[in-house]
Amino acid sequence: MLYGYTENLKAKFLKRFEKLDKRKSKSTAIISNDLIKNITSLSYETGQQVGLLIDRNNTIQYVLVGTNKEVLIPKLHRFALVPGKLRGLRLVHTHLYNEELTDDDFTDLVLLRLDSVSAVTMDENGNPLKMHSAHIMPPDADKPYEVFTDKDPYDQKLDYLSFIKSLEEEVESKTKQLHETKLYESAILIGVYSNKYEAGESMAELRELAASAKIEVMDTFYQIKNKPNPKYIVGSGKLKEIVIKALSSGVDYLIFDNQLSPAQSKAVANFTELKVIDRTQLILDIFAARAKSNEGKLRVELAQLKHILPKLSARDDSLSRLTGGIGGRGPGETKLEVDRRRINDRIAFLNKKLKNIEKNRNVQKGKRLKNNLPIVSIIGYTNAGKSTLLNALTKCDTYSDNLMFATLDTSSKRIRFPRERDVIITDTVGFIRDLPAGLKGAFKSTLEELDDSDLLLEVVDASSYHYKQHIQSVSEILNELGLNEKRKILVFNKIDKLSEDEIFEIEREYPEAVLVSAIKKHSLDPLLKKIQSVLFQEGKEVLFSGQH
Ligand SMILES: Nc1nc2c(ncn2[C@@H]2O[C@H](COP(=O)(O)OP(=O)(O)OP(=O)(O)O)[C@@H](O)[C@H]2O)c(=O)[nH]1
Ligand SMILES: [Mg+2]
Repeated sequence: MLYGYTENLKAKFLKRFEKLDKRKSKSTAIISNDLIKNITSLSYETGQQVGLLIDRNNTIQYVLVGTNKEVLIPKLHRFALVPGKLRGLRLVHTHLYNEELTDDDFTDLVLLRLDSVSAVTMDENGNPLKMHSAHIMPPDADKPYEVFTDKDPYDQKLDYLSFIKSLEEEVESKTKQLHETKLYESAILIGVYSNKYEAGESMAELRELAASAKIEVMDTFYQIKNKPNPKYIVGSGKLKEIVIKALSSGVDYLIFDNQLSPAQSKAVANFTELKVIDRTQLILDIFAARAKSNEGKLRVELAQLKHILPKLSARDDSLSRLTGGIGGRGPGETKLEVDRRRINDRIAFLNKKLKNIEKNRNVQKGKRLKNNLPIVSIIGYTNAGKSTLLNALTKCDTYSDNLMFATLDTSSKRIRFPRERDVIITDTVGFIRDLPAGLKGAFKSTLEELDDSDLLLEVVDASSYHYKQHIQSVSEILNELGLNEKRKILVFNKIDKLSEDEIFEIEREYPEAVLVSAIKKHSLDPLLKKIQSVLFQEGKEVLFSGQH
């Protein structure tokens, strides 16, 4: 197939180019002498670069007509990439001037996983001078590619076809080894921020989210800019650098901290065959893995479908990478059959089911209100220790783990205070800043329950470097939910990890707060007293009588 800048070619050249197509290179070298002669003379006469994409059977699959500076490579869909393998196509092209392989050549080699890329240089009369070639290195090598030079292109020393076969075998077995020894999937994190402070904070959180999704972070890249690049979030040069790094270290995912628009997802997915997700999808994937109750699962699936729907406007081969989800936790391409109509049907079905569940809940709520027990809700940033505190307060085992979003379904427990006064105490899903809009809906049920709450315990991880931002984020979310007027006790948790100075600092700045360590039950007495005093006004009674 002829590809490239062919419009302005004179008829006699066009004919000669067409004659090259589907010809065979009759040699075990990279390219036969006859074909070298052909492409250098055509290149010399037209003043344009000429390239050939040759397959493993030595058949010319594409004849590339370039400018004087470059040849463009067509989309290689017909030559699908198999993980661990090379593309099965090599590129040989002319360089009009005596220049070695360019950055573009190396990028094509690595990004497209070509078998090899060669550039034949020419003298001023169009005679071939040298041939510079490069091939990919196996994943454990210390560099992504290796360069070698034929001083006389007409006398190539390498038995190329057997070389490339054994190289591929090595790449394949090393890739396999890498995946077998790797416990977790891995990712490179990418973000664009308006300042360094934001970059540090946001990247640290993304890192924790990745850990919660059991993803190993191999590297992070960020840029400080007023606005992300409209096409790829980062500039295309940076993205190239990142993808090359990812491919040479066997990384599975690129995770963007910035929300990817449907157009951006597609652009990045067309740029690289790595899996590409953004922060929202990462959170959704974590939610998908953790949701336990029927309702939780339905809500997560609904949010996932809504998140990917806009990205499914066109069928193309990038879709499988956008819908896959971490460890296949996404809704999955085959299940959806990538059909908008089917997704819309599924969304309608989920909405209906959830409506029914909600109806039932209202019935149950009615029952509980009759009991007339006060409700205390534990809220706070994810991983603050809410579930641990609930366990400690009620001395029972609710799932807690050092992962973000360990809790996705509310659980309610009863605690009994002196004088047989019972209280319902509920755990909630952790808050997080910039909660994706779809997720606010997904966990509406959890948050709606807060409406009925008589008292909020806002748990803060006092050992987190970012606890002040967490307090700020929680306050913003409470504001959005119209819950800022609720009675609230600020509970600083994990003080076992703090120094005396740090504890003093918090006590000074938040005199109304209670400091506890949920893993030390005896530290909870002041909190239990405060809950009683707020709910039953006991403190006031005591204070009142004490004054008299
Ligand atoms: N050192 C210390 N660790 C604590 C304390 N309280 C909780 N943790 C740990 O912090 C981690 C998170 O606790 P969880 O109770 O799961 O936190 P959570 O707020 O419910 O988290 P999500 O449900 O994910 O939002 C766990 O590893 C706990 O063991 C504490 O007082 N001291
Ligand atoms: Mg929890």
